[in-house]
Amino acid sequence: MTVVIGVLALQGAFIEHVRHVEKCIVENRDFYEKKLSVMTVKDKNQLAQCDALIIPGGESTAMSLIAERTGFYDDLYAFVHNPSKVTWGTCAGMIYISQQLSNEEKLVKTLNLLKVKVKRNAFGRQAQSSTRICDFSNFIPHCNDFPATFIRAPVIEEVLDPEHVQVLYKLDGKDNGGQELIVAAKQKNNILATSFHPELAENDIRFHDWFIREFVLKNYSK
Ligand SMILES: NC(=O)CC[C@H](N)C(=O)O
Repeated sequence: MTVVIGVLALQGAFIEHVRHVEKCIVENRDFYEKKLSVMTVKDKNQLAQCDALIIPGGESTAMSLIAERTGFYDDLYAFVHNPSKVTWGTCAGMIYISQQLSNEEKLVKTLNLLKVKVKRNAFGRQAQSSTRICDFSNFIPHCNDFPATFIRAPVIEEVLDPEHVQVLYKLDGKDNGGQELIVAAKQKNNILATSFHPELAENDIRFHDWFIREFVLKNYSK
């Protein structure tokens, strides 16, 4: 049996995710306990072949609009709410899976999955894009220097269900409303969200490798 990772390809930075997963498969396949493959997902037939789904960065308003107009929203909703499936949202993808938006909420019909409140474009105009070296070693073994790229990034301002949502990483400081700057979180063992873009870390597949091991393969072997 092959475990299939889909990358939602309605809009945004999906190719980079596909390439990172491909690189993990090529370089680490001997260490994975199952055979893996990756595919882009544009419709419900493709989604039906997947065990996990990565929702990329891009523009959450556009993603939401395309999913609604093409009638794909309900299938996506059913997939991500299925506890045996794995979902990872990056940047716009994180916005798209979240339960509440604290700003511009009328513009995005989210998948209402991740029990957090998210603020879009949280870093404002001046700091629309930056790469920060982050120490993720408290959740990814030995990964203390990961280049995390933030592009007009959202943050999680508030965890709405602390029993099921675990904060993985937050930036120092508070936003101008005094809220925390949470940029990575997981919900149960099958949902991951990051404000930044690990798929833009050139030749660095540590984040994707961890996602495959901790989320995709662990959920599959259950
Ligand atoms: N890089 C990104 O995905 C940016 C997200 C975008 N600002 C949005 O609101 O959807």
